[in-house]
Amino acid sequence: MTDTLTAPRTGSPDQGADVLLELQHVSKIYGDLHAVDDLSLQVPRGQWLSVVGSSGSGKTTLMNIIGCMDTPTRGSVLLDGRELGRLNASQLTDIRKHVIGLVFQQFHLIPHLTAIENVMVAQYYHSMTDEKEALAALENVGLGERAHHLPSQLSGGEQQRVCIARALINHPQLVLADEPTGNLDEANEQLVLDIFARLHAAGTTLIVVTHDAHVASCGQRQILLNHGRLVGEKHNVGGAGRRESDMLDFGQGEPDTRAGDASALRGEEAQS
Ligand SMILES: Nc1ncnc2c1ncn2[C@@H]1O[C@H](COP(=O)(O)OP(=O)(O)OP(=O)(O)O)[C@@H](O)[C@H]1O
Repeated sequence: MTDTLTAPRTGSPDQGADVLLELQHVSKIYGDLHAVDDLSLQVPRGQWLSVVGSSGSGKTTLMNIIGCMDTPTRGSVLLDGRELGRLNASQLTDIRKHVIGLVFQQFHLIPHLTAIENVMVAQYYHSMTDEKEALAALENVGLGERAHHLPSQLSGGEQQRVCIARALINHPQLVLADEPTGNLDEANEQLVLDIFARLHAAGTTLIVVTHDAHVASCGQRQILLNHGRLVGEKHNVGGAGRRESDMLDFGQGEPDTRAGDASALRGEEAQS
């Protein structure tokens, strides 16, 4: 595996400070249900942010809104200095193509295409295919030797790394990963975390939804959602990839402990 991941393209020079993403009082409402409830958040450029919360707390809904796959009922989202609600469909498509890279728990690879062809499909939607670049992307995630295998011939961990290569092919400034290690064993989880650590070191902003306390602790910052609200936050004192952490509780309400996520934010995991 090579040591470098391509640095993200920089944003426009006229944007304020170094905030890549800002949510202002965002809600997503279905009937009586507030899937996301008056959530405000700033994510500095280059931050590795973990999002935790029990099942149904609104994590995926939030990611879909940030990833321009869904729109909020109320509130505004500013990404790279642009307010998403003011953009038309083709501008939103451009943001999805050029600014964001998506990694899912379900790999969503096209089964009859090889690893390299799956990566080249992403290139095709972006601009034009380039086999050399696609191979380099696979080499970056340690899969150069498996480039011509079908997804069915790859392990779950290898398939996830193909997805990451595909997500990174356009050098996104922001990588959104929804349970990226949910289907992986510990060894493959670590490979994915190592890739994220290299991306982070190269300046990419990462937002990672996870139920796994270890994966969450690898980010620089963790936020806890409960019933769509941001109810807790902590910063990992040692920075991304380190486990020492310190809790900063905003005291906005008691976390829902159903899935055990609150214990992670109270720092009950091993503080090695
Ligand atoms: N299209 C929809 N219509 C109605 N309710 C929805 C819709 N999408 C999500 N919800 C509801 O919004 C809430 C938040 O869902 P979401 O998928 O964001 O939670 P989550 O935190 O990602 O859960 P999980 O960890 O189980 O994936 C849930 O109660 C869910 O049932």
